Amino acid sequence: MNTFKTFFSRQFLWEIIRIITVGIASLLFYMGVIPLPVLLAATAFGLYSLLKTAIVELIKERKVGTELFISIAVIVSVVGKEYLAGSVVLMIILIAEYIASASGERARASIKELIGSVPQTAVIKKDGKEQTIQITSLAMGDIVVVKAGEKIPVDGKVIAGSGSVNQAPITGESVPVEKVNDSEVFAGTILELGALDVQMTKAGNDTVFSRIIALVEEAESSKAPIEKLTDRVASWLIPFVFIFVIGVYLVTKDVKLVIALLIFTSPAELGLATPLVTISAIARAAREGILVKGGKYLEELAKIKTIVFDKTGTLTVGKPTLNKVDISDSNYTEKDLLYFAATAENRSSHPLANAIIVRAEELDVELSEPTGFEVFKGKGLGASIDSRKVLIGNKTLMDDHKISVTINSENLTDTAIYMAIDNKAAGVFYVSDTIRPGAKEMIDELKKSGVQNVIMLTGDNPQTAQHVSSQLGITSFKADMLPEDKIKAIQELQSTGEKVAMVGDGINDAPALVQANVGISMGIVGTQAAMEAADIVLVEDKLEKIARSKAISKRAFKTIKENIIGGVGVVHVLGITLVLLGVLGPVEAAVIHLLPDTLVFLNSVKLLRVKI
Ligand SMILES: Nc1ncnc2c1ncn2[C@@H]1O[C@H](COP(=O)(O)OP(=O)(O)OP(=O)(O)O)[C@@H](O)[C@H]1O
Ligand SMILES: [Zn+2]
Repeated sequence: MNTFKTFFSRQFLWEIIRIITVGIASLLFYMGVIPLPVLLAATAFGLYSLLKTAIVELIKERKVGTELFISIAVIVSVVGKEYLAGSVVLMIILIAEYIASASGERARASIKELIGSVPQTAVIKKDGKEQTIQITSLAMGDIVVVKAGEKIPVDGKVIAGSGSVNQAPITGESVPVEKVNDSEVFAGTILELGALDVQMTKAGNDTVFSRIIALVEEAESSKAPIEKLTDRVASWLIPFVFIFVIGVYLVTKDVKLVIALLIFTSPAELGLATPLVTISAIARAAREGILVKGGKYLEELAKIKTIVFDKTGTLTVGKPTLNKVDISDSNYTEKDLLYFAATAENRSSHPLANAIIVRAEELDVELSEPTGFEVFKGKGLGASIDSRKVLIGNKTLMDDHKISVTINSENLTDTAIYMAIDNKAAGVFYVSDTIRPGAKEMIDELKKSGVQNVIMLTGDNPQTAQHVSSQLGITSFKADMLPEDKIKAIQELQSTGEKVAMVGDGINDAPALVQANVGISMGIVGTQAAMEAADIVLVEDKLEKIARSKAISKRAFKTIKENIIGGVGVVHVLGITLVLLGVLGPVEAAVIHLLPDTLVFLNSVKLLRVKI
């Protein structure tokens, strides 16, 4: 890192020396103090790095950059005996390049500053004493002491004390969160009030914070489609530009005109219009708790008209409660049914399982251990309990085993979980989940921003799906879907050429997140699988962030268009016209040329701050 820094500052030092040398030589030559060879030597010295970059790019990357255009302009001016024009143009362009590279560095640095950092040391409690140690020497389970005003150095669990923590560095939410015993805390967040003893679970590169940084850094290097497009357009235009410039020279024989023209005709600058926007937009999103894995996804999300949602855990909270138990076989009591159901569900990590287990605990039902156990994906499960064969799950599971069941008509909108014991219907559990706060508002917002189809795909039954979907204003839904059906449904939508975004919690829909053009996963904490499958990760599972993601991506895409059309297009077309009309000479052209670069820069970094 340090060598990297000095390398850059040394590079900048030489840039500055070049600018000053060319500038002073031009002035002294103009005043008649130095002879022509000295000016030429200074020009050659100034041109050296530009020409080197131009040639390296041309040979290694087959890329024609601005540097090549400017180098040709300077060489043309020398050959055409317009020495002073050449050296002044060179000086101004060197200034422009210097500003551009230094400000690119600045933008990157400011992103890192925005996101912040994690302390490198921690105070731990050992044998009743406090000692400061390096993060790298921490061991799992160490107790880290955090005082008011300090940054929490590790991910972990509060084991003593309480306090309010500003989690903005990772969630974008600046309202402090109260932390008490057993609360989870994250490295990089700030303890504003109180004092905490935190038992470390993760440190260094494993923390949520480090994963966020890694994501943002990776994102910078992936190109958006529009960036590739501008690069392609630029390389297409180049031969035409050269023919045009040569044509102008043959007609006018005016060297100054050609120099001025070369300054404005370099299409390579089209390529500058996007990367800075992408970096700024990704940083902006990260600050709001939205992690975008690449410019590509920002651009696709901006254009998306179809968004698919998973139901359980995404549109609903994913913490269902048991409303009612129906007894189908009078040999069993409600407690018996809960005993079998909860004993089986104890082995499942499905949110529905929890509803049954919680009720069994409330009624002090003693559970046992199943001897056999089987999962039917998207249907339910089977278990052997006290030498009885227990099946618990949805209607399909019962149909598969040819068990006839009936349903109570009062709880139509609930999810019915059927249980059979020894292939005979034993009871039905009615479970419901609450819709997430803000779900309806988020969907309204998406529709306002141009999303036409809001589709819900769920493994749950059609009645429940219908109920949720009409409450939220969902355009269409598909129920009884197995995880692989969700992938097929997305493929079908895509087969019409449609780009599809998918929002899920990653529990049973990671493959669908991968299939979608833009996969969005809710909540970074704990679900490594979803984080890997998704293209956009919401740090907190807050639905309004989905509408925010869409808004930021639209704004970024608009900024790119402004940069290409306004910053580069208009200024260059106007510049070329004025040069051809003889209004602008080479020096004026070089000065005016600083304008679009500055405009593009300002317009891009604006994304970090403006209200979106
Ligand atoms: N452990 C389980 N206990 C009881 N029923 C289950 C269990 N697992 C799955 N099921 C049944 O299978 C259905 C489909 O489950 P799946 O996990 O595919 O989707 P889901 O959680 O209902 O909804 P979504 O697809 O919206 O996340 C559930 O609605 C439920 O009826
Ligand atoms: Zn330009």
